[in-house]
Amino acid sequence: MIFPLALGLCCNCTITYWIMYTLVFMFVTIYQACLGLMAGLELNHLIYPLEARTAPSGCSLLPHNHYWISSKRIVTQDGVISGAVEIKDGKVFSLVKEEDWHGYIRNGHIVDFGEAVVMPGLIDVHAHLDDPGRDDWEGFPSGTRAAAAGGITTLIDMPLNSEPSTVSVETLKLKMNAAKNRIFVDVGFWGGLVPDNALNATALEGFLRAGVLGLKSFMCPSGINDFPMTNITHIKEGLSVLAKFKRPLLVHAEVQEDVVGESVEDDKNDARLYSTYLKTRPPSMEETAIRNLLTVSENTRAGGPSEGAHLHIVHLSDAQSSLDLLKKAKGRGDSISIETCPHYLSFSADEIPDGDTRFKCAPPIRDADNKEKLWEALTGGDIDMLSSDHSPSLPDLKLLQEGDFLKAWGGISSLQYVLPATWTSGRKYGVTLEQIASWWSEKPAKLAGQHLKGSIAVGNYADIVAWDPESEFDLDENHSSYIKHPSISAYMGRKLSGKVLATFVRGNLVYKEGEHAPAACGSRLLAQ
Ligand SMILES: NC(=O)N[C@H]1NC(=O)NC1=O
Ligand SMILES: [Zn+2]
Ligand SMILES: [Zn+2]
Repeated sequence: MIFPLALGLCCNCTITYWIMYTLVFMFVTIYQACLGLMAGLELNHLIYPLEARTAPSGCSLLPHNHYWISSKRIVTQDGVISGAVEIKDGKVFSLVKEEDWHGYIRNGHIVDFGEAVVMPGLIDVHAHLDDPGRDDWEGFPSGTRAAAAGGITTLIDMPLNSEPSTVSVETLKLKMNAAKNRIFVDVGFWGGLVPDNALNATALEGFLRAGVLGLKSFMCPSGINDFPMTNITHIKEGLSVLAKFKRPLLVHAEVQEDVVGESVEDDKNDARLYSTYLKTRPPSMEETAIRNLLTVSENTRAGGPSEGAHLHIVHLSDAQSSLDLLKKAKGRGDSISIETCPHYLSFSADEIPDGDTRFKCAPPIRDADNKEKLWEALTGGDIDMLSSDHSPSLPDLKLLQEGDFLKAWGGISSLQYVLPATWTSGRKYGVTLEQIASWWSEKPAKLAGQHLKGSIAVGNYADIVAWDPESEFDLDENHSSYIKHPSISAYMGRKLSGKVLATFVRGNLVYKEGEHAPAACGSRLLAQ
């Protein structure tokens, strides 16, 4: 206010300046007020992307407990609709089509995603977060932040690669403690079926009562010392206990064949060649394991001794004999489901560079013809669902310098990228949004016994991802990656389409375009 006087002007001039100054001041103030009002109106209507406040709890980037999410493409069980989802107290309260919702929503707070897709959050039933004990490989905080950034709202943690493995009530408690206040999405736990507990029904029952969502076993060495492989007797006994709890057994279905091991010891086999690695794990390893499994899976049929139990084949790679056998068993009424992973659908053996151990996994990525057949089986409904099998390690263990496929850690790092990876390769096969939701949400929710998850439906948890299928991005070091070791991911360097815009877990906006909610408010899921 001292501005005009400080100029040292005459009295009249000073009055004139004062009047002018006041007018300009009023004009600026009114103009700013108008802008504020407009912003305020917008805030009450189309908040996204203006909204920046955080809930007082820190659990959500949105300070609302009751609000609407609107979009032209909401994936529901009745197809893709244009309209809005009403969220209240963490659950879906109503679903309204566009033609009805204008009269319906009065003073609601609306988060509008326009043309972007609003879909049930992904449920990854196969992820190794390696916590406790190996959280330098991944860990709950980084893994679940990556999940949130990738549109995954629930993941089920595998019982191995943590230290110790989750194979008992005591080790489950260690998992629960490690996850407490450190998870940004919901996390459930599979328990390990290992020789130590498999023939001890009392121990297994206690373990299942403690809340593991089902069991997981290996039919070949797992690469983890305290997670030995099971034989078919262990598996049969495991199924009979699981039947009482109506929970699944997930099996890594490969058996070791001696003859193959010998052939690659040969000097002619260069460990830097992917073809050398491929020879060590032929499709017959999967086929033999599946033949063995089918001798006990008939027990899961209606009226069978293990009715209620369910056999889930993880990460199927062989789309020929193994798949044919499984299809027939399903047809006979065995309770079986099959998962494969985006890496088997995105890559083929012929394009894996020599020495590039980022692509090493078991079972291995096979040839292009096999990839086509996997897509055929997935789109045709013979393969039920997808999972990440995110299995990272310390970068050193990938032996990227040596490029030794026989000695490097086997496991693909992909957690944050599975939605764009599926969409990018799936588009060529005419994949629909409903199929993506079925493979990544609906079927996995059923497998993990999550009855209030897996679809955007009234009464379900508001676990939702908003993503833009048309948006392309380069997955390089400039991309915001939240997995602990992005450099070892086989997807690095690819161009992907399908950008995750926002992720809601139980109504909390946990991720929005590069920003995470500050507090780790994910729930630990125990079977009841
Ligand atoms: N232990 C472990 O995570 N193994 C996984 N890695 C992989 O490539 N296949 C598996 O089963
Ligand atoms: Zn496996
Ligand atoms: Zn795995």
